[in-house]
Amino acid sequence: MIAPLENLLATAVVVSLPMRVRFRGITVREAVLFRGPAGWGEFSPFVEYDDEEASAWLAAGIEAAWLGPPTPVRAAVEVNATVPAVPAEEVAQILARFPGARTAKVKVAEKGQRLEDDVARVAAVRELVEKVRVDANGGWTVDEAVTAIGALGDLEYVEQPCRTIDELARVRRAVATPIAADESIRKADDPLRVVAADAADIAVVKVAPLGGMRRVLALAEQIPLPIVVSSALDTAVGIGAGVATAAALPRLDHACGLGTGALFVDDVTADPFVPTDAMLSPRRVEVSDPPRADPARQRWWLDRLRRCYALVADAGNTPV
Ligand SMILES: O=C(O)CCC(=O)C1=CC=C[C@@H](O)[C@@H]1C(=O)O
Ligand SMILES: [Mg+2]
Repeated sequence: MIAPLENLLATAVVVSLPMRVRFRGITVREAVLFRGPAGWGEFSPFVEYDDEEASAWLAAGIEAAWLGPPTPVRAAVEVNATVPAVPAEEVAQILARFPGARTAKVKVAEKGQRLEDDVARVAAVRELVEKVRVDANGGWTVDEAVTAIGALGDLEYVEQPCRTIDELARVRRAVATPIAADESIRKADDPLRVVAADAADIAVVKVAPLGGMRRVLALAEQIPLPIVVSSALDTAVGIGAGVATAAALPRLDHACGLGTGALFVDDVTADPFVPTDAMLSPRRVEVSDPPRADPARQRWWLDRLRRCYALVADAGNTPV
């Protein structure tokens, strides 16, 4: 059984959210939101993803709208500040959007920048937030990673320093700083290979690319590593699914990357997720008067939704 396509399309809203600052090359975040019996769901694979990769995001949206959240085991989850690859002078302005954050994740290894830029940005963050982690999005070679980690000072962990699992394992053997895997889990045919290869100390998981809240909880059960639930730069609807998942994990030792709503100028609800003392609590999100995409982009997204729906339905392992 799968939620009928007509029901998805009948409530679908294509939104377009301007960002305060460029993040992973994006200045406007687009998404389709739809409503089911359990609430709102989000479909927002990044535009360059092919339909197969994008269809996991649709399964996640359908799960949210038709099944709703899993049962929480905690009332609130800590979130980190997220600092894009901005010049060091702009760090304070970004961190002002994350009042009370005790952990910051800083983007590093951005194309076109140098290690000095990363060192300066991380130093500027460290002056304002006590615990710092960095995310290289696979941008370093093994040697570059070892050099950079030596230059960046004390870090909670380094997320995806290199592209491959083998490279992650080599960096992990060469440095004392913990290594976190992100793309090596969410883009892998086998998310458990990271564990078999001893390539990471921490697993970063994202609800939409991994196909939903329950799939993330099932995966977390199989991964014997501390878990960090992170956003996929989702609207408040997707953030709601991330917070619900983090709140349902049996164990949660690290701040989660679910504060990215602060990077948007506007969100899709009158009541977006705004951390109190760096904590977010799971709750239902009601979409109200979201900024809409223009008609051409609406058509593009609804066509994509239809194609991905066919893939989800064919795969036969739908959440609903
Ligand atoms: O983890 C965070 O603090 C925020 C989320 C985040 O960094 C990301 C969200 C979406 C796309 C990714 O490039 C990026 C990541 O790589 O973790
Ligand atoms: Mg990452």
